[in-house]
Amino acid sequence: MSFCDAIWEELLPLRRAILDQPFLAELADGTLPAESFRHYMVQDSLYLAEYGRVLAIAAARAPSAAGRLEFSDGAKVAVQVEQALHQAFFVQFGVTPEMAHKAEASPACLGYTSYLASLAATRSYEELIAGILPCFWVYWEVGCAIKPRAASPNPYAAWIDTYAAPSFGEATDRVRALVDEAAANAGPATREAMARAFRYATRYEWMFWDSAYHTEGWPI
Ligand SMILES: Cc1ncc(C[n+]2csc(CCO)c2C)c(N)n1
Repeated sequence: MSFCDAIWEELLPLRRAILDQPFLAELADGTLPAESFRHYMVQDSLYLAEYGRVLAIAAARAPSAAGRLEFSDGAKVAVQVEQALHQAFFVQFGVTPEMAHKAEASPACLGYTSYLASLAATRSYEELIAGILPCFWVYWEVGCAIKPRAASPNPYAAWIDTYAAPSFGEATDRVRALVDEAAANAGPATREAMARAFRYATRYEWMFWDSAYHTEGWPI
């Protein structure tokens, strides 16, 4: 079994917990409170800016041309395409550029982006890309799970369509292949560190939606 298949199977309970989140169930049936979606969009803009930086570092460190191409392309997509999706939603949900600009990262957003930045700064390339992968793979799984049961019309249709798009599935497959290749050439200690990074990042994906659902801020 490949590294990615093994960790994906190990994390089945966590993935189920993600698919069962009220944020996603209500997003699918179109009843998610606008306030929760606004919180998500603003926080996700902050997330994307940092994630784009982390992908650019992965691109710089990738040993193969395939890795450099994939991660530099991902860095561009994170900044351009997903920000465009957010801009359209900002208009639809009445978020002004000033509101988005002034927002501080939530504990979940800051935890996730800081964790990825710490992998980029102080850990191996293998660990870094294992931490990068859940962002793709979890969203692809969620997009595919939600799309067939999404209400129509749905105010969140553009979001669902983005992550259920076949081209997004193909990008996920390519990143997964890079992680499997890195794992195949690594020793057991590095593979264990990769599994840990993948696990932490997947937990942060759960926390990100949970935090938006409860419009979480800082306790003090
Ligand atoms: C918290 C959070 N996690 C994952 C994604 C999805 N995503 C963001 S950037 C990127 C790769 C290149 O575009 C993908 C798949 C998101 N939007 N927000």
